[in-house]
Amino acid sequence: MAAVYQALHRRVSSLACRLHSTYVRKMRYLNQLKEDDSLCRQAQTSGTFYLFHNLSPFLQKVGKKYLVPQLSAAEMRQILGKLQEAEQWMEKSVLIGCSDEHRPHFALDLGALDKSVIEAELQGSFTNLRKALFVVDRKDSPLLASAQSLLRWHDSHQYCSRTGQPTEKNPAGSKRVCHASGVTYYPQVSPVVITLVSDGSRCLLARQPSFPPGMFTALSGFCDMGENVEEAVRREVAEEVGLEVQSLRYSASQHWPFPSSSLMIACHALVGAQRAEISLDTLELEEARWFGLEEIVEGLKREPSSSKQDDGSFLPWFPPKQAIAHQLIREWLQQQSAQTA
Ligand SMILES: NC(=O)C1=CN([C@@H]2O[C@H](COP(=O)(O)OP(=O)(O)OC[C@H]3O[C@@H](n4cnc5c(N)ncnc54)[C@H](OP(=O)(O)O)[C@@H]3O)[C@@H](O)[C@H]2O)C=CC1
Ligand SMILES: [Mg+2]
Repeated sequence: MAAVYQALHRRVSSLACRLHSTYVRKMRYLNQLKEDDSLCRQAQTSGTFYLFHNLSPFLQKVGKKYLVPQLSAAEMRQILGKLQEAEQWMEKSVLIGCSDEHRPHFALDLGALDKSVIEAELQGSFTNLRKALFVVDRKDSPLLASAQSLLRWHDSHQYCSRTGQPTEKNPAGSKRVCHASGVTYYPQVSPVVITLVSDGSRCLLARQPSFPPGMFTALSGFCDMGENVEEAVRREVAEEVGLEVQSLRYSASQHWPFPSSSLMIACHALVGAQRAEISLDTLELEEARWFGLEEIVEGLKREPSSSKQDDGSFLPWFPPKQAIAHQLIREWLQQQSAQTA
């Protein structure tokens, strides 16, 4: 009787599956790969692999474009065979997604191998992620960012913090387990609020001493334990520029791989125009000031390379479109333009 029920259940599931959208089927398949180790091992043999070396992704320059190559398991075997790397490379890879046709994508860090040999063999180069994110096709940036964050997390969680014993990753790389303590570790993400403060007619941008010269961006800060987004925004704005937020509006969010793995939660905040005097936290910020509409329009057009002036000073420019700060600034501009039209 149980067998009949199981067969029925399988038929209903497969029928339901066929009725689902491509997206739903894809998400369910990825979840299955995370849960079912033998299915994931099997999937690795037909998957594609994105390569990293000490967390720098492998890129190929074709003409003016930077491509992010995906290698098949057979191609991987051929290259790694030359480097005398045994089969365990597959065990080290982490699942980062799949195609609509359910071909799984994995990422793998080959940091233990000679980088120049792989680069020569594959005719490309391992490129620092900060550069890579801004030169590859827009659709590839989030993939590289999340792959690097996951690889970094595995690299820094190889031992159990309770027993000091090695932890073991599951084939998909969605968790690590310490067999001595039974503790399961899951990849960590730090929530960060990023806020574009406005006084109604101007917006506030700031710079840290470590930023490239001339670059200004919205205020940001890590959420404290126990804080909600609204509290984190109010606190960060108060701490960094001494202003009190009156109201805030959520805009969007973005995964950001720096410094390790952050979830950027982007908001617009309003402060009273009568209470807009900045008091700077000089421990964190070098400068913070109000920008009017015209200055924002000019800053968005400016390239970092053209911001230097003859006297050695720098005109302001803003983060590129891949950063959520850029989106916040554009949204503010649209809103202001609509109000003044
Ligand atoms: N995508 C985008 O558009 C933008 C992204 N960002 C990102 O937002 C992040 C946070 O912004 P930032 O203004 O620097 O943050 P904060 O204002 O919170 O200040 C950073 C400091 O907070 C401390 N800190 C607290 N919690 C953490 C944690 N979980 N991880 C690391 N440091 C922590 C560190 O101090 P200490 O070292 O003294 O312990 C760090 O130097 C940045 O790393 C940046 O990459 C920022 C702007 C734009
Ligand atoms: Mg900050």
